[in-house]
Amino acid sequence: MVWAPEGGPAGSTLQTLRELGSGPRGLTEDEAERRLVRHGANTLPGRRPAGRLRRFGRGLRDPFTAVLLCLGLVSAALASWGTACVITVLVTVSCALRTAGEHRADRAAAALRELIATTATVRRRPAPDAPAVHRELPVDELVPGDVVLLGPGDLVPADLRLLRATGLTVHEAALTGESAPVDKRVPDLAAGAGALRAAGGTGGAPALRVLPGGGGDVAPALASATPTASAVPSGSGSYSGSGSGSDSASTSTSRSAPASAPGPAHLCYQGSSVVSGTATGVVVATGGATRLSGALPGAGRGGRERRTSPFDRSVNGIAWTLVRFMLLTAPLVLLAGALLRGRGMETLPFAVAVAVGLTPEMLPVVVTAALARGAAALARGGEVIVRRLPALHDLGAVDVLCVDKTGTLTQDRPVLDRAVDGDGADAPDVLHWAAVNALWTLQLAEPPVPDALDEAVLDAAGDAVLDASEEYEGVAALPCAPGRPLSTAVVRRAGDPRFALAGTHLLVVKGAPEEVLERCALDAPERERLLRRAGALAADGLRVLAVARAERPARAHGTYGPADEHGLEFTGFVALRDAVAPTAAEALAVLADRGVEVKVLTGDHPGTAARVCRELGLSPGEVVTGERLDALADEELAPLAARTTVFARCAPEHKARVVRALRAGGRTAGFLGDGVNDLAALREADVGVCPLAGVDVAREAADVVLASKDLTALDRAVVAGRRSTGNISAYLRITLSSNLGNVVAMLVAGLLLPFLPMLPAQVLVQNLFFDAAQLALAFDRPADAVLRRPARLRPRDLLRFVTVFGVLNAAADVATFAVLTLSHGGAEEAFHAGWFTENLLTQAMVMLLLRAQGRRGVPGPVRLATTALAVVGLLLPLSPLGPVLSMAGLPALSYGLLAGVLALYGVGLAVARRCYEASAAAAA
Ligand SMILES: Nc1ncnc2c1ncn2[C@@H]1O[C@H](COP(=O)(O)OP(=O)(O)OP(=O)(O)O)[C@@H](O)[C@H]1O
Repeated sequence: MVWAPEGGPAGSTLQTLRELGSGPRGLTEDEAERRLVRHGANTLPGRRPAGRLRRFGRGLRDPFTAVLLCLGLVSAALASWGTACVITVLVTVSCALRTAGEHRADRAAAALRELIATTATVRRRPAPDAPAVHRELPVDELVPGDVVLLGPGDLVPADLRLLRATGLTVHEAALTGESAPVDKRVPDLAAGAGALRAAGGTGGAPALRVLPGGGGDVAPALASATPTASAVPSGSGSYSGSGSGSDSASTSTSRSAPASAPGPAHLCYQGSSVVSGTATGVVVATGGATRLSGALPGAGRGGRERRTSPFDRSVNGIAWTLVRFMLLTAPLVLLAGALLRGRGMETLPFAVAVAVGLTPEMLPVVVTAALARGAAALARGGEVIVRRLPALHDLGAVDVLCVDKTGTLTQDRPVLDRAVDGDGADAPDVLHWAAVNALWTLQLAEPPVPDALDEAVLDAAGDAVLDASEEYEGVAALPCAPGRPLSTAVVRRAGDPRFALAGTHLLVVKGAPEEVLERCALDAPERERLLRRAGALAADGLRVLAVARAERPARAHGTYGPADEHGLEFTGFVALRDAVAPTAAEALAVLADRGVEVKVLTGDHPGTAARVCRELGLSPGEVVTGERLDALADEELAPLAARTTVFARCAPEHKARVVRALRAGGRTAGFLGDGVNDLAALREADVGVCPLAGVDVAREAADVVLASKDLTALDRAVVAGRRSTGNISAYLRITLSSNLGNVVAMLVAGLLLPFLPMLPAQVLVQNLFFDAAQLALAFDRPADAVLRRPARLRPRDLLRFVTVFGVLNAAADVATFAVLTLSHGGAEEAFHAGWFTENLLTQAMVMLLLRAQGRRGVPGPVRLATTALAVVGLLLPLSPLGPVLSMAGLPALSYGLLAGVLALYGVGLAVARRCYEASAAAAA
């Protein structure tokens, strides 16, 4: 049974739980297992791995294949069965090879994909009477009725109805297109809590955490007076929380829901992601029954919204240019034949064969094979998971990589360096207040959200934490969130009459010094002085947090918001040291060596960011802050983004804007980040990269996941990308210049000779062999020079190359005609055999001379393929198949002359290549 979430009234939590046969303590494992069998895996229909047949079918949608199929139909309509058969073979072989390539790559990555599979925190009971436990479960195994916990950075794993929410905002762009986070809440928690208590019969007591001093261990029911604090951490919302005692929990927000708000605020849908806050919810729909699968078939779980990548742009650009060219070729051949030779429709099979001959029909296969080979090798190394094959090309094309600092370049395991007052003197009470803030920010989140800075403060405070937990009771928490670099805990002192319920609450604030000091009651010179002190600590590479406090008259419902964070009394600074990741410096140096410019985009203090950059061997130059970016229009940002290395105090949108500006300036931009605050930039980048330890939503948005902690793995992925691109580019250059040469030569010969220069069957057979041989190029070893610079398929460069070498090839072909005509008077069958032999030999030579060769000689597959091509070219006309294909043996003299043409062509190719490379280097 799947409960229809929209149908349920907002307050009927009990009804929902009853209908789902669940309770606040979640399902038993046995029941969950039964439901999994009944409802099936929680997978979106469009996300199940495609079978071989589906992949094969997908291959048919490729533009070249489509054109080939059209030509096949034309041939069949003309009863030109030979041509139709060859085309069918070409299409089948190409699709089969491509399917096999994709399948192999998938298999290689499957084991690693397990590593990056998204999990959800689920509350379940091993047995009906056993206490509920929280465990991480693969998202696929969720069933309706499961109780799930959510925290910042989590993907909403199924459609959920919220049981409780603390400052929850979610990003629902995948469902609604709305880019701003949407507030989610339990509309009438009192009603819900009552309902939950009543539901105790099915589910029993909710597993609440022990709240030190808060009056409860495992609380008997939500309706009891245990703390159920709420905090909405983002900009303009007003927050509420309830303390222990009689405060009732109610949440209100002043921010109105966006016009395109997708549904009730108490429902969270699969496909959205948590921006801030925490929540517990019951699964109401999974798999194909979720709103996402119904509304947006094929949409991903919070994944990046796809837009055309550099790979798509390049390959599509090339493909469509060629398709247009091919479609023009056939009518052109027909027209030329009719005008100059008075031929009619009998030329059509030949015209079709010429058009087929022009097609780089193996392009999809070579692309898949080259990329899959690179991705599979990376997966086997256990270091990098390429989630989308074309992203490997894009990674090789990246010329600027934006990197977030914390957790990527640094280890994100900060340790306290010092706690000081405003004069720089050691001040243990500053650490005490920072610990009070950290403790209650963590405690009041349900589920607790790990935060490296808070944990470091608590570690440093040690036993003092316990004192703090006994001394104070938490009332409300306003945690940090993307774009809100400070946190506030509202506490009251236990047992102090001054701090009794109707007395005083204490706001303890810690966060970015600029933000905290701005909220302190200080005169301008003093604020400036303190900012300079914070700057001096940051310049030492320390992460600096300012701490401040304020006493306020207690509020009955514990409702607090950012508006209360003012008139604070400055307490001091805590400074933490975060070591740089061991391989970060080496990784950045290697990337710089490969022509990838690195920029650091961080939410941290400019001083800290600059110091860390220096430690990593980057020259920070002038550090630009998010505030400065706000004052710039996009056109002004582009040049600034291009010349700046470090951007500090960046909110998520700043990071995304910088990446967008770089792309708008013609750069191919990658982004490496691990947090919720990196999500927008990961989506904006040409390639998003996330470390394995990143939050779910960042991993899901990334195209490439670094499975190893070793950052130099990124360089190996870049090299793999460039190698694949080098091989694809070599294939295109070789195929297209040979094909173009052949087409031009055939047109010329067709006009000069009284017979067709090659019969359609000969064109197609030759094409088949050439195609097969060229597959070897996917396994080539490109020159080191190719790996040293960002590599991208550039249609314009390709066109220039193809024109130069296509003309050279046509010249060799025309010379061959001349030789053949002179040496045996133009006998048709000998002519055909001569040209067939010469064509395959020149193509073998082109493969050897124009490939993106490396220093270590020709690798096995290419050597084998070119030898096979030459042998077929020499022997086929002499074999029994020769007469079948209307070819006859050549006199010895012809071979001698052909050898001469070949030698000249070889020299011409080598010289042209050298000139071409020299001019390309000069242009670069
Ligand atoms: N738990 C916390 N308590 C108080 N302030 C915090 C806390 N966590 C972060 N901040 C403040 O918010 C700022 C921005 O944090 P954010 O997570 O956006 O970026 P970051 O971790 O500093 O850097 P990066 O963008 O490189 O990951 C921090 O520099 C710090 O001043």
